[in-house]
Amino acid sequence: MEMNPINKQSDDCDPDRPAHPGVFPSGEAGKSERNPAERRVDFPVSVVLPAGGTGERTGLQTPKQFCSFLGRQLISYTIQAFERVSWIQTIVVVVAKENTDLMTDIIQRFQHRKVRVVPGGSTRHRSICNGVLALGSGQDEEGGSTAERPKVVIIHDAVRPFVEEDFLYKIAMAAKEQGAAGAIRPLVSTVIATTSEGYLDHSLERAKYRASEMPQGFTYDVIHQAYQSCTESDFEFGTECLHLALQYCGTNAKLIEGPPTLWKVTYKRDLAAAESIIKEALSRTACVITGGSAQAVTLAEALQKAVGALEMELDAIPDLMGDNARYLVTEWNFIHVSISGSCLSEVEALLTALEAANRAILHPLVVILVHLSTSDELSISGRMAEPAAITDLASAAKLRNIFVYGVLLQQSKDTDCWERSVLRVAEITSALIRERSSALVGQLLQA
Ligand SMILES: Nc1ccn([C@@H]2O[C@H](COP(=O)(O)OP(=O)(O)OP(=O)(O)O)[C@@H](O)[C@H]2O)c(=O)n1
Ligand SMILES: O=C(CO)[C@H](O)[C@H](O)COP(=O)(O)O
Repeated sequence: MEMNPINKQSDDCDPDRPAHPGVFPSGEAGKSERNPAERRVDFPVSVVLPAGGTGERTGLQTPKQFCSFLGRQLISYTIQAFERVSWIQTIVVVVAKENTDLMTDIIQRFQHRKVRVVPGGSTRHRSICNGVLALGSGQDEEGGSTAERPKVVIIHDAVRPFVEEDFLYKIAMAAKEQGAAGAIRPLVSTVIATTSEGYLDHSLERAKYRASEMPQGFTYDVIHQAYQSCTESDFEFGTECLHLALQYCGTNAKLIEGPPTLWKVTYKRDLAAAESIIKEALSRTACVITGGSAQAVTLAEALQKAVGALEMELDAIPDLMGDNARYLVTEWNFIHVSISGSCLSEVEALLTALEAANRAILHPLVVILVHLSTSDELSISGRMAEPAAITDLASAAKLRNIFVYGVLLQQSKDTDCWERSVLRVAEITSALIRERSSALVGQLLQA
């Protein structure tokens, strides 16, 4: 059953869609190896994401692919990783029938493109087979043609959200050449065979073996033939698509060592690890808006030195006019510096601009108001715009998925004291950006 029409337009071409580079904006393990312009894929490639499991090993009620991180389900992060690849045509997501409505909601809410939803099967192989067959039919519910049959099909578990374009490219090219290709990783433990009584039978020589991971790629003909030929026992107990290609098509897959981030969310602790990676990726950059005042610029420079140790890239700009408007459309968090007596209108303008740029669709966006108090002002209300006004502003922004926090900083003539305060601001702002806590929205913290 097709739930969502294919949108052939790449999001790269859509002016209404914000630039969302995925959770690894510049490559998890450093910069991308290959310039995207050099990645020419001149054959149709589509993807099957099996997401029809129950996630029994997590021990949770919710299947792991529907567990949320920063308000967004894991499956959406995985879809995003494929959606941003311009040479991928169609993403077939295979889900259990009872989760079809939930999946459709996720697609709509996070504005996913190129996605079709197909019903799952009772085992992973059955689910993948359904996805492959749906790609072959290329028909919508009225029987109209929706896409050309792909030359290469990439299969990737929906619960491995951190796959990058460079690696997908390698798999797609090798699959086209060899008929099948798959990711491997070194084994972390030795594999042993046990006797039926629970004793050691023999152990395998670890250096000779590899763990099979995902993604895997196949020519459509190979994977289609493999599923046409395989037995009920394969469907019921099999765990390896590459094996089906070998057994039923005589295709020896090309094996390519992948990065450690290809790991599969399997246990509850993997969900915590995934959340940590997502948060880390979203908190690498922040932009300090100084308004051009000399004191704010000095503070921004001091913060730039302080955050060096916190591994955050910090740019300082006077405002978001002209060329600086580019900060609105890419993955930046914002620190807005105001000096004694400033009002909130500039912050309101920033929030309006961020909303107009559609920046908070995929995850909460962080805006931190740092108020630099230069005189011996007495009360909090005298130090910055009324706290109640900030709370109201933050509550309204929260509804739009923008998290606003406040930090109060007292200027000091004592150099040591000033440096300590600036370091505290750097630590507080980087913690707020990383954690994106909804409980702290609207709070004024004292540096
Ligand atoms: N009938 C099934 C079973 C699994 N999968 C998918 O296959 C991927 C990898 O499988 P696995 O990690 O084993 O997921 P679950 O089967 O959900 O987990 P568990 O074995 O712990 O129940 C997951 O994205 C899962 O949703 C599927 O599409 N259909
Ligand atoms: O890495 C893989 C090899 O194709 C699969 O993801 C793995 O086999 C899934 O198996 P399981 O459902 O047992 O975790």
